[in-house]
Amino acid sequence: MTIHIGAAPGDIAPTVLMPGDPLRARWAAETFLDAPRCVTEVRGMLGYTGTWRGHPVTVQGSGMGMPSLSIYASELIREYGVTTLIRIGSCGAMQPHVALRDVILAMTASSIGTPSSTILREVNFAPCADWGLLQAAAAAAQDQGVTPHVGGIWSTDTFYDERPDLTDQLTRHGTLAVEMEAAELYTLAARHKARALAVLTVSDHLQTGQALPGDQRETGFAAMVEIALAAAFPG
Ligand SMILES: O=P(O)(O)O[C@H]1O[C@H](CO)[C@@H](O)[C@H]1O
Ligand SMILES: O=c1cc[nH]c(=O)[nH]1
Repeated sequence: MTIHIGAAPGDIAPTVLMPGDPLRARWAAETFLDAPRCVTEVRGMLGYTGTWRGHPVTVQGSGMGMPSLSIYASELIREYGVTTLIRIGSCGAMQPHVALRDVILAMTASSIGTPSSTILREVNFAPCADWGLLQAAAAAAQDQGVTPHVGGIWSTDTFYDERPDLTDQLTRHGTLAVEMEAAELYTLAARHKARALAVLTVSDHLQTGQALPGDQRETGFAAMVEIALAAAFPG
């Protein structure tokens, strides 16, 4: 057990899928894993462990935002020996060619700062996905008939944005979508020699104002879960 995760040692798999939403964690585990069991519910941040095609997998909610993700990812890596972390998140599209429900594989994640900025200090670190996972996810998506968008995303601390000028500049520079965790996940993975990737589904469109209802953000994103699992265990 750690401060924020109640699982016993050995109850967390080396491969973890991380949605922000703990109820999406429960849905993903119950839908895609064999013999899923709840291994932690500290603070209601649900975690489940089961198997996928014989491989042990944990699905652990991360909460919203980089400080929350940082707590769960740090404890998973440092205390439970997790080596592969794949975020399965929702995001807001920032480009006209990206549509609602499209899947995005985040190659890099820009930010103003992450919790790790305090140690990186003046360095503008470039958080990037693990190449093996990214390549496997792109192949898995194609196998499933999904054409993913692959490129840079924006990890922000503010869902309710008061700086439209920032969004404009990031959009102008090709940023595909906005979410709130990937930059810190990639930075922590780099520091601890783990592998990380963010597989995202578009739930909102910043340009059209379209938005999916809450229940679909919880249970409507099957393609990204299947892509994440296939990327973790290719072949
Ligand atoms: O759907 P999740 O994984 O929570 O991700 C996105 O949704 C939340 C905001 O609604 C933020 O956590 C953002 O990153
Ligand atoms: O962080 C997020 C997640 C979904 N949609 C957004 O606009 N922002």
